[in-house]
Amino acid sequence: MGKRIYLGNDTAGYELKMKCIEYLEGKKIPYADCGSENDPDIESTRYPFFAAKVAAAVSRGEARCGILICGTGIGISMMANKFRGVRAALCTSTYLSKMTRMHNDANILCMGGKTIGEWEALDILETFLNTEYDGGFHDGSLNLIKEAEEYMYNGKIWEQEARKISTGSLADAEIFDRSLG
Ligand SMILES: O=C(CO)[C@H](O)[C@H](O)[C@H](O)COP(=O)(O)O
Repeated sequence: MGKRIYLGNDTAGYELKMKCIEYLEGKKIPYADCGSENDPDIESTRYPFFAAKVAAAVSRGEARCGILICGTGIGISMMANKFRGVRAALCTSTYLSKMTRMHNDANILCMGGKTIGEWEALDILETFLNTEYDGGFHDGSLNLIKEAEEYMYNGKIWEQEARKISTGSLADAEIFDRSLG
């Protein structure tokens, strides 16, 4: 079985996350759901917890890629981009989705559950999954980002912190392993 796609969401992203899961199941694409359930009896859940789970899996090379959804897609992308090696892109159109794969080799797609409709979101997702990175000139830009990361995170120290975040106090959600493989 190939690597799975990891999904995460807060309360505001729950419905769109479920549409993405329907899409993945329809295509028999394996996935792991690390997102929030939608329990009307509990307070809104906090997006950084779920961003951390997905981003840590992507950062460790365990995931094919990630999909993160909050109300706007903004907060959840901010958190994901704190993780080493993560290139999370908030996309509101198929053009952005295509470009961020071709030029940025984005490895997490972020969307807003309250800002785009279901059909547009699924087009964005399909484009993200089916567009290859162009390489070439863009490698130079990605290497600059990587250099900055190495400087900021100081290698191993950050690895350990990321692991603590994803498996420790922030890990308040079960990973629902619904792999189809
Ligand atoms: O969009 C978000 C962060 O950028 C989050 O999903 C917000 O916390 C969310 O929109 C809050 O909305 P709620 O209706 O209060 O859950």
